[in-house]
Amino acid sequence: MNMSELLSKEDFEKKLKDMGSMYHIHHPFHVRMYEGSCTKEEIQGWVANRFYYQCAIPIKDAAIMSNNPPIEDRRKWVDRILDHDSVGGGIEAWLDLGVAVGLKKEDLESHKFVLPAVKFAVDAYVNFARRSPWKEAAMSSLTEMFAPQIHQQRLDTWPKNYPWIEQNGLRYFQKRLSEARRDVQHGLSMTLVEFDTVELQNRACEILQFKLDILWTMCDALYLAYELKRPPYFNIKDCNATRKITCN
Ligand SMILES: O=C(O)c1cc(C(=O)O)c2c(n1)C(=O)C(=O)c1cc(C(=O)O)[nH]c1-2
Repeated sequence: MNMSELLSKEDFEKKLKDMGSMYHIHHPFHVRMYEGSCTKEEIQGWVANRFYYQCAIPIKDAAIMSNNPPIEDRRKWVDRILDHDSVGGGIEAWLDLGVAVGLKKEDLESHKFVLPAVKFAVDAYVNFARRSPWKEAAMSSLTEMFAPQIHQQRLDTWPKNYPWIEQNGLRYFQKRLSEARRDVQHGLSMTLVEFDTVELQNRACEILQFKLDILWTMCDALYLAYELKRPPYFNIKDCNATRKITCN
């Protein structure tokens, strides 16, 4: 809902943080995953689909760089790209997670298990970053305010609930705890300073909602395909557009 009056920085921060009530940590697919109710196939499906998001993050960050932020911000953005794309960085850590859950690296890299709705949602994020002023695209990463909790939740519950997953696969989640906090410090302080009119504060909330929608939509697609067993075209006989959603 749009605000009609300019909020103080404290109230604006609270308003943004309150939107965490719509974070995908609350999606039924995530809830089942952390409670330990997901099957091996569901975990594999989530890991394979999320890899598409992982690959898009540094591309999205490079798109933000290309929209010409000041040098101090660019330096911070280079760090974000390296977090994912450097040797031993996030992309490699996620591939290790894939292997730890029983997937083949080449299957992940081919994106053959990626559901169309996941692809559309993630591509929308990259396209938004390409086309928007850099400050808008930068602030859209602020769903990361809520990410340390979801990573910690996996570190706390997966070893007990999914003992078949090799422990070294969980390195990605550990690594993101500090990286996400650093990203948020930068992204949030920029947002609180730069989005300084009622219109801009409303715009920031709209953008954060768009990003929450992307994450929620990815979970909806997973829920439909893996939990309800209704991947695209599931009911059409001999349809050659039906995607492979399992590695068996
Ligand atoms: O596991 C998650 O639930 C989750 C969520 C998010 C997020 O909130 O966008 C990110 C990540 N992980 C993540 O690992 C990550 O590197 C990341 C970067 C960004 C971003 O928008 O720049 N979001 C996220």
